[in-house]
Amino acid sequence: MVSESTQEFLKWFRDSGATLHPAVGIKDFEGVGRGAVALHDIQKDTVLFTVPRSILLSTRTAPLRDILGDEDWSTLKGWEGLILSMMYEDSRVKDSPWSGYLQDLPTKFDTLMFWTDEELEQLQASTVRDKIGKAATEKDFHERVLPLLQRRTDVFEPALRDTFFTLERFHINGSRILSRSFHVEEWHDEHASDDESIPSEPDHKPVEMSRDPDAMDTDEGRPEGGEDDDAESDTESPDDVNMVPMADILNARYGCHNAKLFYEKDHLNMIATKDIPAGEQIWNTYGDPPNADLLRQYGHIDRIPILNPEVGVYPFENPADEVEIRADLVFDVCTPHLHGKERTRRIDDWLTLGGEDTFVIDNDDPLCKPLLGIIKFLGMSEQEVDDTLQKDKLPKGKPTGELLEGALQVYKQRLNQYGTALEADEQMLIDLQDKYSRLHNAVFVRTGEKRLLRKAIRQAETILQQEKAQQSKGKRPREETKSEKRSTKKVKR
Ligand SMILES: C[S@@+](CC[C@H](N)C(=O)[O-])C[C@H]1O[C@@H](n2cnc3c(N)ncnc32)[C@H](O)[C@@H]1O
Repeated sequence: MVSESTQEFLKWFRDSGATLHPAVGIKDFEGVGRGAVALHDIQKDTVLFTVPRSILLSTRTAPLRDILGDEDWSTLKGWEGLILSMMYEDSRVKDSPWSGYLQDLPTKFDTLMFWTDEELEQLQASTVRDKIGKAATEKDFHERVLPLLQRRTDVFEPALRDTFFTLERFHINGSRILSRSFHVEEWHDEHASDDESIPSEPDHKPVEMSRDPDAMDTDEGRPEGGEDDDAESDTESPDDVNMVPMADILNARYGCHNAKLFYEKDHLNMIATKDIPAGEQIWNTYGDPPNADLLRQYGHIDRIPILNPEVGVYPFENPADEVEIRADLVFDVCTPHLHGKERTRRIDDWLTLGGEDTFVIDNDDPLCKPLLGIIKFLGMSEQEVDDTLQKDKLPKGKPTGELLEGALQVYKQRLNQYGTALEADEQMLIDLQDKYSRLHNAVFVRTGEKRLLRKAIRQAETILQQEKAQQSKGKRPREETKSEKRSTKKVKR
């Protein structure tokens, strides 16, 4: 049985011309909130529900842009237009065409934006703490949004200000967008088929979601981290960010998705991408991000049973986890002799070559080949650096010998940045009663990151020991194995 507000939403949804397949139910799942469930066996390719484009909520469909006029609208950046549109529609209560939808959206979130400093401390050295962007978001609110709210009293009624136009409501609507929006483009005629009412396979355009890691990565209206306005220029148009009623009721879990949203000229279809047995949850995908990003963006983590634990005793993981290492740490560990101008010049040279300032360890590439590249670069003489700059090619490093020794020191120093031991964290995860609490989720995030570092350390130590054994037998150092070569992966950031 779902809540009264969800029942009201379902009525609104049907009355708006949407359709819902009789085999699709909505129910509450422990620790996950509402989600969709198969009431009967559902076959692959079944249209689970259809959402008319007219009920999407975006800056294209909401009236606020026209009401404010170009001059005031153009002062808003990133998601601010959509956030304000949602605040405005919220303030219209029953007069809003989206009232049946908005009244059922959450107002409480466990995303990192809403965590206290004490709770954030539990993430220890996870770099996700630098990506929340709360201070920058609040600065934007005070400098750009609040003056508009105060100036346009004809639109934003002063009597409603303390209820609907507060910083808190700004955060709430920002988080609604962050955790629930989809990227939906306008329909272009070249997509049209002869008979648009019968969608055919080639006309199904997968709807890219704003949850996609490559799409606009924003915290409540501004680029990630909140520092760089230019970052918006190479991301999606804020007008393509859409709230899609019903589609946003679907939960997601690593590797489980069995439904996907497609668009047509006048409507969007959620379609089963697999057979779904009765009783099973209908899962969308959020792009299978690492737990740190899930927590930042959605407020939950993925806990997937580990079949063959390589490290640790707590039998769950998120296979998509990552741990980031900042180039600063690599410089500190590998070039302690470089100071002042010399250090700055070497950093500039690295960046000129297009080198990354952050390195990512994940399960595909625990040793992180790009990290070996920078360590090789840091070991170069001035002349070698000049030659490399001339060739304009990033150096590549093999996971052997001195380079790997250097990397091993970096992995160890990175692990030291976390305050507690992996074993203690795993025991804490076992002992904690509430497996959905913020504390549990924070400890799980730092555990996943430490496990990756431990994995890198073990791999590096094994290789170095083998090399030493071979050398002591008088053999040449071992070559990279094929699987190590295959594990090379592009740096993601
Ligand atoms: C798009 S909404 C899905 C609907 C949501 N459960 C609701 O009750 O409205 C995304 C939110 O659902 C929750 N969620 C989705 N997948 C989850 C999962 N695997 N585990 C826990 N919570 C999940 C998170 O709170 C997330 O921010």
